[in-house]
Amino acid sequence: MDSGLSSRNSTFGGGNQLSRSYAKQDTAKQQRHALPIYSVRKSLMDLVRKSSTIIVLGETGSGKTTQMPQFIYEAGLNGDKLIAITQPRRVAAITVAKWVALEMGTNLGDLVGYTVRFEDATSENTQIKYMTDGILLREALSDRQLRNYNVIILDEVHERTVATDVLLGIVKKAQQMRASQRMPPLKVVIMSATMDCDHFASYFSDCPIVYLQGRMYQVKVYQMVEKMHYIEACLKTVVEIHQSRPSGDILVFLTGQEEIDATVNKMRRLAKSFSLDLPKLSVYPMYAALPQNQQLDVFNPAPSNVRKVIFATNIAETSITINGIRYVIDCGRAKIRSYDPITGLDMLKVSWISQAQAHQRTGRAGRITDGVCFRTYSKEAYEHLDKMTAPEILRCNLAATILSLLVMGVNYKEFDFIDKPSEESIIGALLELKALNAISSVENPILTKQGSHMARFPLDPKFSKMLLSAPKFGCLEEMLTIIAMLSGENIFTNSAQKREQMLIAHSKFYDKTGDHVTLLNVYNEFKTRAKPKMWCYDNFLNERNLSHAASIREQLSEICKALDIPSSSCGKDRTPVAKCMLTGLFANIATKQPDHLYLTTTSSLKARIHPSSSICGKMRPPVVIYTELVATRFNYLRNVTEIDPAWIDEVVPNVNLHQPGYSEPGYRAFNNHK
Ligand SMILES: Nc1ncnc2c1ncn2[C@@H]1O[C@H](COP(=O)(O)OP(=O)(O)OP(=O)(O)O)[C@@H](O)[C@H]1O
Repeated sequence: MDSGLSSRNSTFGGGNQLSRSYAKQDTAKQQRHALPIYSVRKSLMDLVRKSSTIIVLGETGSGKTTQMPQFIYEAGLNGDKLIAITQPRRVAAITVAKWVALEMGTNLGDLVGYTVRFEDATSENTQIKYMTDGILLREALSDRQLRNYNVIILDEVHERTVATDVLLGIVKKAQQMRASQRMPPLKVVIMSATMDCDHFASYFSDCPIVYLQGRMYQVKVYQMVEKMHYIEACLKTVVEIHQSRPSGDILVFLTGQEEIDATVNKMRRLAKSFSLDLPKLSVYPMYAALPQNQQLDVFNPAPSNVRKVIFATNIAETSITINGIRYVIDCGRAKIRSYDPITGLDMLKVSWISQAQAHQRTGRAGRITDGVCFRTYSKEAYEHLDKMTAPEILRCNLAATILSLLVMGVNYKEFDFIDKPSEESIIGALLELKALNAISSVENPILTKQGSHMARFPLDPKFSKMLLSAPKFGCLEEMLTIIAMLSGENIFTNSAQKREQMLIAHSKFYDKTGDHVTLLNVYNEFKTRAKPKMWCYDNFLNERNLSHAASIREQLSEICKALDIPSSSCGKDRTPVAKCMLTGLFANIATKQPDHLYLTTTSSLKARIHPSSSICGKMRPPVVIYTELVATRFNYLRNVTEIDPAWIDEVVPNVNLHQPGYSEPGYRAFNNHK
C-alpha cells in the first residue's frame, strides 16, 4: 500500500493467474524433456531430413502428437511453409493444439493453431497447424499438391477413418507430382501407437519405420472374471475404485450419448449414498454431441478433495490427455458406422472394438503417473477381438468421398487406395450421386454443374443438395438454418433434476411436422432475443451451440452467395421445407406399420422414432423422413419430419426405384400405406 500499488491495481493485476500460467508452462517444459521421444529427437530429425516418408510407432504417451511437429519446426525442416498434423477427432485437434501452444510459450492461434470444421484458430504467423483429417482433405480439393505445407503428419492412422485413408493416397500422389515438377518436396510422417506397420511401409515404397522405445508411466491391466452386463460392471468398478483405491480420476469408456446420460444419472444417485469420509465424486459426461465448452470442461483439474469420473465415448480414445486420470474402465464396445451398399442402409451400431482400440483406451491412463486399466470383459473375449480396426472406408457410404475425388479430377477407379473399397460400395455411392444429380451417369460419371456446386459445401452431399434445391421451393433461409443446426452440436440441454421443467420449455418450440421445423423455431426465437444467454438458460438451451450454429449458417450463406443462389423464404408455410428436405433425404423414408413401428423403405428395417423427437409419443405420422438411423437397444430414427407420400413423385420423379440402393421391396412397403 505504501508504494501506492496495491496488489489489486498493480500492473501485474491478476498476478496469481499469470504466475499460475508461467508455472504451468515450466511444468509443461520439464515434462517435455522427460518424454521418451525427446531423447531420440536428433536421430529422428536426421531420418526425416533424408527420407520423404517415415512411419513412427511409439507407445501411447511417448510424445508423438505433441513433440513431432515441434522437433520439425525447431529443426527448420518445414522451410517457409506450414507443418500440418491431422487428427481424426476435433476435440483432440483442439486440446493438443492448446497444450503445444502452452509448451512453446505462444498464444493459441499464433505460432501454433488449429482448424476444425467451421472453426479456424490460425493466423498468418501459424507454422504448426493441428487439424482434423477432414479439413486437410477439403484443402486438397482446391490444391492437390498441398502447396501450403512442406511437412504433413498423419496421426492416429490406426483409426483408419475414411478421411485419413483417402489422405494417404493424396499425399502420396502429391509427393510424386511435386517431385516431377521439381517443386520443394513434401515430407510425410505417419504415426500411431498401434498399427500394421508393414502394410503402411509397403504402401510408401518400403519407407523407414522408427520404433520408439519405452513409455513414461506403467499401466497395469485387469480383465474381468465375473460375467455381468458391461454397464453394471462399469458402475461397480467405479464404486470399488472410489472406496478402496488411492486418489486419481477415472475415465470410463461407454458407447453413446443416451447410455452415458443414463449412467451418469445412476452414478450421481449412487454417489449420494457414499460414506462422508470419502472424497466427493464429481461425475461428467463426454460425447461429441455435448456442447464444446462442456466437452472441454472435463479437462479442468478437480480440486484436491474431489475425485472426477468421466463417462466418455471413443472421442476420448486417442491423442488426448485428461489431467489427473489414473484409472481407465473399458467396456470393450463402441458405436461404429456400418453401411450396406446393397440396401443403402447407413447406420450407427454398437459393436466390439479392436485390440488396437483397447490399447489406446488403456493408454489414456498412465500419462501423468502410473495407471490402472480395468477391462469389463474377459481375457478370452479380448483375445477374440480383431487385432486392428477395420478400415472405415470398407464399411461406410462413399458418396462424399467419390464426389471429392471427382472434384479433384481423380479417377476413383485408378485411385491408389491403401485398401480398396468393394465394387458394390463404389456403385452404391455412384447411384446415390446420380440420384442427387451430382454426376451424369453411373457408368461414365462426369461431374455435373450441380455436383461441383455440392462439393463447395463442407457437408454430406445430401445436405448440399437441399441447399441447392431451396430456390425451387422458395425456402433458402429456412434450409440454411436447419442445416446449420444439424451440422453443429446439440442445442438442447438435458437436466435430470428439472426434467419436467425442461420438457415444458422444449415443447414450446415443438412443431407438429417434426424436428427440423422445431430446430428452425428455436433458432428464429433465439435470434430475436436481446439477452440470449439468460433466455437460453431459462429454456434449457445451449447458448454457445446456438451461437455456433449461427456462425455455421453465416459460412454456408457465404458459399450460397458465391454460387449466386438467390435468397428466399417461405415464411410460416412448412410444406416447402419438407419438400426441399426430400430432395436430399429421399433414401431416408420410413412408413408406419400396424404395430406402430416404422419400416425404412430402402432397407426394410424396423425402427422407432427417437424419444428425443418432438413427435415421439404423439399421433405418429404415417410417413416420415429421417436424418439418421442409430442402433442401440433398438433401431432409432433421429430428427424426423412428416411427409406426404404424394410428394415423392412430384419432388424426386427421376429417382430410379429399381436401383439396388433404392430397392423395390422397400417402396412396395411404402405403397401399402399410401
Ligand atoms: N493437455 C495436456 N495436459 C497435460 N499433459 C499433457 C497434455 N497433453 C499432453 N500432455 C503430456 O504429454 C505427454 C505426451 O502426449 P502425446 O499426446 O504427445 O503422446 P502420444 O505419444 O502422441 O500419445 P497417443 O498415442 O496416446 O496420442 C502426455 O503423456 C502428457 O504427459
